[in-house]
Amino acid sequence: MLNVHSLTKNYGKKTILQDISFTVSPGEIIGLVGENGAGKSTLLSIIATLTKSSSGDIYFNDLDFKKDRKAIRKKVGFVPQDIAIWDNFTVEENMVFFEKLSWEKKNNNQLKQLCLEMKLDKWKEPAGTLSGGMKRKLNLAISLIHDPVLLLLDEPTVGIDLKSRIEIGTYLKKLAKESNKMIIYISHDMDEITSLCDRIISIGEDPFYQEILQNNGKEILSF
Ligand SMILES: Nc1ncnc2c1ncn2[C@@H]1O[C@H](COP(=O)(O)OP(=O)(O)OP(=O)(O)O)[C@@H](O)[C@H]1O
Repeated sequence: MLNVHSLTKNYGKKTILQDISFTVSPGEIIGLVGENGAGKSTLLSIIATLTKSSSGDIYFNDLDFKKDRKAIRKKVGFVPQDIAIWDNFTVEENMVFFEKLSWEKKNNNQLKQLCLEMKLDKWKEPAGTLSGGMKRKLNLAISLIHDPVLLLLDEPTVGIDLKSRIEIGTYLKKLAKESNKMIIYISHDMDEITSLCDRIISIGEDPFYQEILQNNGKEILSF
């Protein structure tokens, strides 16, 4: 379980996140919503151990984010907003390249299977020639090579067509429910958030998101 307790983040005198507390259990998909600049990416970056909080505690099972960052990194898969793949490499070469940097060893068949599970079948094509949706899938597949238990996704479907969106959503649901992964998912698309996520965290002062989400029957935590 991920346990975030009383987390605060300041940049200089500006408070970005204040007193955020929540848990994520195995198998759960948590939606993270809020207006531009509310602090969603900052929160994800702190949980990815890339940014330090100003105060508060985070635990991953019995691992403490203040002391066990290296061990926690092995358990976390992070897909930032920007796509980070090698355009001149084929899908296969990208997967093999990132596998070499990974803690977990996977053979070519396993890497290919990972891509096929999310319907990314252009194994021998240069990544630069893939559609936006296929590039997003490749980015996601790369983040899963080391078999993370906690997956952090910052707008993974932005700018892609409905078919790829649905394929990624279906894959993520399966991943959470069958492989017991925990997923935190940022999106501005409320339909996507309500159909995909078990619970929702809304951050920032804009009541717009709470109003939209109020009647959908999902638990919403507001900060
Ligand atoms: N390294 C930094 N130094 C100073 N301020 C920062 C830094 N990183 C982020 N911020 C500020 O923190 C606030 C929250 O940014 P963040 O990117 O987390 O918001 P967000 O909710 O993800 O926004 P968006 O929906 O636009 O992606 C913004 O005001 C941003 O300018």
